[in-house]
Amino acid sequence: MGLFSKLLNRPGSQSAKGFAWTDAALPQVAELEADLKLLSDDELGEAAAAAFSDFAGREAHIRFAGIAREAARRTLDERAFDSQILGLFGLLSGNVVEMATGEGKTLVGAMAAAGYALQGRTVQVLSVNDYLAGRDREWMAPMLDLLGVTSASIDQNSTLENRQAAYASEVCYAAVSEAGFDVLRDRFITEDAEKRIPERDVVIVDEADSVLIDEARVPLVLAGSTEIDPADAKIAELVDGLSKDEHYDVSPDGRAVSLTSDGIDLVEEKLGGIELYGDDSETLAAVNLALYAKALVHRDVDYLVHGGRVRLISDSRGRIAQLQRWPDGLQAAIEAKEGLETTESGEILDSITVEELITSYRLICGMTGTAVAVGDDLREFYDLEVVVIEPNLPLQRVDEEDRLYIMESSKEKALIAEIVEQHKTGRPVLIGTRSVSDSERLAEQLSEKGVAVQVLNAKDDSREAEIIARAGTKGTVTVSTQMAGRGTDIRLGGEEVAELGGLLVIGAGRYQSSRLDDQLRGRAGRQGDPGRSIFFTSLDDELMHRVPEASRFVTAGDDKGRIDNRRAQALVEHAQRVAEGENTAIHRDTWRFNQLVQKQRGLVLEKRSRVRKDGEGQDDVRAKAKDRLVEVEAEFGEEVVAKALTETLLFHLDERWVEHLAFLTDLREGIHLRTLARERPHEAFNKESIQAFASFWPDVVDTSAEAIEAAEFTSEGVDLPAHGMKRPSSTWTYLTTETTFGSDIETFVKKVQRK
Ligand SMILES: Nc1ncnc2c1ncn2[C@@H]1O[C@H](COP(=O)(O)OP(=O)(O)OP(=O)(O)O)[C@@H](O)[C@H]1O
Repeated sequence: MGLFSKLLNRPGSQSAKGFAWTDAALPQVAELEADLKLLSDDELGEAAAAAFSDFAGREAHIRFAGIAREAARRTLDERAFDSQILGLFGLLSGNVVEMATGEGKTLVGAMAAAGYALQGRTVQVLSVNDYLAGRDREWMAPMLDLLGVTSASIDQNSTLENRQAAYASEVCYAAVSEAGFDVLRDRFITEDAEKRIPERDVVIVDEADSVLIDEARVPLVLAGSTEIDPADAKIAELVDGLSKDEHYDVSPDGRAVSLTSDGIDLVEEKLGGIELYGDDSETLAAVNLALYAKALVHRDVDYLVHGGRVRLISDSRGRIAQLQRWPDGLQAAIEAKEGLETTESGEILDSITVEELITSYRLICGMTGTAVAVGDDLREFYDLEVVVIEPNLPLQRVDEEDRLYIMESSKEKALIAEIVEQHKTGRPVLIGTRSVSDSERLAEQLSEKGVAVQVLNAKDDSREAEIIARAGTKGTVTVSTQMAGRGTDIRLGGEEVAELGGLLVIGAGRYQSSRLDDQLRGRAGRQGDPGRSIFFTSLDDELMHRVPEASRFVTAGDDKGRIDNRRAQALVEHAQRVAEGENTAIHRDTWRFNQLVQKQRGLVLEKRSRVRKDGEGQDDVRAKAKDRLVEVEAEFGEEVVAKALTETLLFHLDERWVEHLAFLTDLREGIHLRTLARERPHEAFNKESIQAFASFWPDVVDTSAEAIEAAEFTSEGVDLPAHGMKRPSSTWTYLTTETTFGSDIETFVKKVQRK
């Protein structure tokens, strides 16, 4: 998004939804203040209730803003700044608001939640994790109470009753994943009393860019237990003994790996003279998965081993991704590589992507520190506009030009020299690294130079608050992996540190996305503090592999290997735009595939609800199993038979959906290969999936009728499990990382699973 569109979406502009009047409204909000101060708490609550019933449109918003500001002042000791009032208007008009780090987005979100609730709407505030959902709700509850708005939060450990009560309150705080899992669980209920989320009305998304764009494609999965074979330990051991270049090659972009002919010979020999590329495609797939796990998935970069388990590291957050796992076969291969026990695995009952979840709400809005760079994507995928809110106090941070080096080693040397130099003055320094292993290496090198460092990485985020609290004090050097997002407010250690220039943020390399860079820079210069940021890059950095033309500059360095050349520096940003463009293209692709799946799922869910509530499908089954049903009805009565029919139909409908979902996944993976030539993949996919879906309901009726014919009735109806209609013994939920890998890996996974 260029400067032009950036300007367009300043508050007061026409393009953001409903936003044309807000700047001018600020004095009017301020005018209310003196009178509102005179009200008792009860009277203020009454005024809040009346704001939207006695007033309308612009006037209602202005009154409400005044009341919310007063409520926050009384209960939280935070009188909302003008910038926060503008943020509130942005959210109440259904936009994504961009406000810098430390500008107080938590309060803005809570005021907006109250504003929607007082208009009779139900609100969910979605955060990126349980901790933030709980913290924010607890923090904001006194204000919401005073405004007469009920609120609650849920987390992983909430019971069914907790959840139902929480979603029934006017404002519910939850992690995105928990809300998604509850939507999935609600799809499989057999009684109304099990339903968790009554409706999805307004959603306020915190860290909107990472949720709506970076994590949009992550599928949340509800799985049911099945038995699976553990990954083959013998193959893992064999593959572990292979050497790079001799036995296998890794592609230059690091995304593919293949055996060399020596590698093939060795594997074939060790597996007792089999022919790897012969008929036994399962062994080949298992070898490929093990090789993938060995060569392309790196410990301390992509995952950690923690408490005897493989824990994925979130790409965009540099932290342990809670509840996240790889597709089953790969997860098992990595567990085998680390010599760990294979964890549970199962059949996917249903899944929902973060994007599907969010777009299922009637109204979406959100806040984040970095949205402008994905403004076009937000418009394309969510029909959302970005509103940029100027900081409460002007930004004082200075962002330096990148320092570009030829080689990784020259970059590292310069980076360390800079840190040592700055540290001598006592200025606090925060260094952001790309991976856990980078952060550990850098910390070690700095210790060798006599610089004491505190390290913050995914291995230990329990001490995060404590480490961050110190990061702005004199003489502190902090090395951290990407810590995008919330709860990381770095306060300067007083006047002395301000005089040293405030916090210095150093990026040890650019991220794939400029937003992640900006989030790191944003740690310095909060609320008008002084600060500075510098990024160090080298032509060796993975990001720079995307721009082959960068190799022209390998001879352009000075004696320290630094390339002081504008054109070369511009290539860094170019590489980032290439990476971001690839991401959008993948997003668009997934989006198109998901459209149809979503439609079919909608039809199935409607059908399911009619089967459950209106007895739909009973006549269809009766038509097929007439004699049998007449017979049992005479013996046990209509009611018993109707209940048995409903249960049987629901069972087969759910099972048929699991099957259809697996078919669609297979189809989607294969489609690119089959349509290389002429047909467009999406069209071919649509055609075939529509064909397959045509038999969905007839199949459900047929299998149900067969089951009814064969079933033994008692006065209780039919004992479904005793007749082979067993639902999974347990279900559990997780996130997968489908999109990190190409379709190859998914194909291997499938083959191994089928084994
Ligand atoms: N109106 C206000 N008056 C005084 N203090 C405020 C006000 N609004 C927010 N704060 C304080 O500013 C700090 C940052 O608030 P908050 O964590 O909500 O910021 P944020 O925008 O979410 O930042 P980040 O992007 O780092 O999460 C908190 O300590 C909060 O108490």
